[in-house]
Amino acid sequence: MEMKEGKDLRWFDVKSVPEGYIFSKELRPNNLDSSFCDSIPVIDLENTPLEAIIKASQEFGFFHVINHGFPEKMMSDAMNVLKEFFDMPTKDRSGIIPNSKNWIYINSTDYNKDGVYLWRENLKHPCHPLEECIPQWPHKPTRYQEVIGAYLVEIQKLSSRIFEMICKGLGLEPGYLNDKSEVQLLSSNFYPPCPDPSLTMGILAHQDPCLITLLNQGDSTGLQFLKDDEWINVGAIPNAFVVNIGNQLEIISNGKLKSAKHRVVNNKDETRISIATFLNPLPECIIEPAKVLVNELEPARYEATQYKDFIGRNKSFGDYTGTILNATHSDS
Ligand SMILES: O=C(O)CCC(=O)C(=O)O
Ligand SMILES: [Fe+2]
Repeated sequence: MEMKEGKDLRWFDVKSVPEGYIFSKELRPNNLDSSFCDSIPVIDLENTPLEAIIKASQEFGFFHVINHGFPEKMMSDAMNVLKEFFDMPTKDRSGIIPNSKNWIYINSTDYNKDGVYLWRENLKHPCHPLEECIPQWPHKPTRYQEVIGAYLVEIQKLSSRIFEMICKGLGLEPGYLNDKSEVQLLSSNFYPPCPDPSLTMGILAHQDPCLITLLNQGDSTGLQFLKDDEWINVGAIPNAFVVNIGNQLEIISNGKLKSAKHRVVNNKDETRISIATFLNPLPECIIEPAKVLVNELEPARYEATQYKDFIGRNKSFGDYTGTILNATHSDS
């Protein structure tokens, strides 16, 4: 794909979808017209009973969180600074250094599935320990480190609160989940408008390999999750976070909570930017069903596995799996 930087033309400035981005019928979306599901649970963090959070995590693996106490201005500041990042000229965006503690920028053609490109760009970087990571993040836009640093502090607070609620709801001792999720990884996606979203994909179906993901998606749509073999639109609630259960929490809960498959379809006119924060264990951490959830009637459904082995075995981050694992600090 040719870039004509001087004229500000980018790979997505096209009237029709280039062949390299067209997925096979099995992989591309078939239900773009399906209506938005209005039954995805909305969890009001101040008022929803614990059982409702567990039920949502069990039945859907996905829920919206409102009344979360996360400053709305910080949510929109983060969104704006990432918009600026993805709008910068290519030379400022590509900072890939396969080096620990750095950041990874993935252009649409850097990642392919059977030779087909996703209709998106992606920025990933580690965030733990936060103070050590911040200076390694993108230096442009100049506000990036400050804005995203403050955002991550709030993410830690919110995730910790959600983990405590889930612990209580599952009958785990306080701190059980927080102790296993100290590594944050930020992954931001940029999905430009697409001339024909029925042919392309923003992200293919996958599960998140973390404990939980906290997603800020502004007010844009495109995220879908799989329920009873059907792709359901998550929709958007302004200023809400979307929370989804990852593989590690499914394992710890011995299968009680569900890590739902999800994907992103493209929009015709709208740009979608999403900011996902994955809450991960340390690479050496052994993840297994919590002992209190295992008994004679409910034997362990998953084997104990070191997090880094899980990630390596599943190639959870594709070609970048090694780089990302190296970038998360371990205490050993
Ligand atoms: O853009 C999105 O909402 C999808 C993010 C996602 O699924 C991921 O980064 O794992
Ligand atoms: Fe995901």
